[in-house]
Amino acid sequence: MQLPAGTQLVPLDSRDRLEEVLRFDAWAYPTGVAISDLLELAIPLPWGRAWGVENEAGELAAMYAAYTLASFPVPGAVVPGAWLTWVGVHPGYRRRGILRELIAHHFADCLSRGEAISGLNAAEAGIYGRFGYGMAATQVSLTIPRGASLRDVAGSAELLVELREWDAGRDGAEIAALHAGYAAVPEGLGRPGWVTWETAGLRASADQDAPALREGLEAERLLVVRDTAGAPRGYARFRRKPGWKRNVPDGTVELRDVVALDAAAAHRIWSVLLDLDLMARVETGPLTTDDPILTLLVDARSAMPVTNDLEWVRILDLPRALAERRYAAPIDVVLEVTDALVPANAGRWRVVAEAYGHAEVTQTAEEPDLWLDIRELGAAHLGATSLAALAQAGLVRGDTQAIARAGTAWSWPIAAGASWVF
Ligand SMILES: CC(=O)SCCNC(=O)CCNC(=O)[C@H](O)C(C)(C)COP(=O)(O)OP(=O)(O)OC[C@H]1O[C@@H](n2cnc3c(N)ncnc32)[C@H](O)[C@@H]1OP(=O)(O)O
Repeated sequence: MQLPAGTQLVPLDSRDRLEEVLRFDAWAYPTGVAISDLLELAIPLPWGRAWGVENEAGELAAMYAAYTLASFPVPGAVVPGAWLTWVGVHPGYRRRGILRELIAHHFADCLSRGEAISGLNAAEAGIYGRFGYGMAATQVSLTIPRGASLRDVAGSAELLVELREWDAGRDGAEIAALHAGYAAVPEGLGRPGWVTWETAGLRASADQDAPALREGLEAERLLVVRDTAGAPRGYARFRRKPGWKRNVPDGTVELRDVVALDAAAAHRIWSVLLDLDLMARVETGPLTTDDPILTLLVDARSAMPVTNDLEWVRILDLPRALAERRYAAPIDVVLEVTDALVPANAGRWRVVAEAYGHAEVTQTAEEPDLWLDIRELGAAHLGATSLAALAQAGLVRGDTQAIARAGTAWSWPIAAGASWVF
């Protein structure tokens, strides 16, 4: 497949094209925010790693970009990787193979930069599986009633609480450090998929509380909990949406993100969030499926959990990606892998790893134990999608013993996830 006649791929390497990009982007992602307001925002587009498809008149027909991540957390390690983003095709050019071409370009670009994996958040869940991306992390969203009972946690009451209006200049660095630190919690295990605001553009975007994006709500509020020595142990960022029903307060706390370095901090943060005056509920952004609030709640059902796909992973350099991560059990297994888009990954690979230790991946002619596509390896890569579950759907084949051994090894005790979509 090729780009449609009359179009060509060009680098987007200058901020001078920002207005044009935003006008194009508003075709791919309809928005009620005026372009003049969008131009005032901190836009995290990585110029130099953004690409456009221009038509004969030099207008954008499509674009994509990739964030260069130096610290992409995978099980037991932090590795370089790419994050595919800003993918859009103008409605006048859709379904003519442009996305397929952009994906091929992205894969080649990643491999030339030595990135073994590419991740993404999918605008629609049906798009990326065909390109070998596997659904690697699930998110859960909650609507928790005010006053919901929490199980006790020792030490929670001793923590100090600060509540104030968000001020990026004053709070940004401390909150970014807490957020980044959470990728390594619990110590020795870490949180696969917990991508941080590691580029200046991502940090500026995470910091901003632009009135144009508030949708009529109040300015962002910050809750920080500290130990008695003043060290921060966690934070939450939120806005309150006022509401009344027949004279009864019916406000909603819209939670942007929450990070707690330990159980006491989590308990204290949630105790405050669930007891704000005039509020009837807390609505969360994406939480990991093992977020402590799910266990702290005495009645988790009352929080009406809704799950969805969050992170998709594409393995681009199989031997490197599988050797860079750690495994939760010793394993010695031969995989027969198919990969329609990156032929170098196809074939038989022997994976030998110690539990939580060194892993080696070599090409082999031995008889395979498991048969699967690169998409399923991507799905299992963060330790959250079970190879055994994929086998039950017929997507991984092999005898039950081999599936059980590999399923355990590829899993991880801490659920993969992130606090944001980008
Ligand atoms: C990581 C991110 O940035 S996610 C954001 C993705 N962008 C958006 O959702 C914005 C609105 N949509 C668009 O811009 C476009 O419709 C895109 C990017 C989703 C698709 O672009 P197109 O150029 O139309 O895709 P293209 O013609 O290359 O199609 C490739 C394949 O994907 C399939 N496909 C495309 N869009 C979708 C979709 N929304 N759902 C399911 N399948 C899709 C096509 O049917 C085609 O399948 P096939 O090759 O198996 O026959």
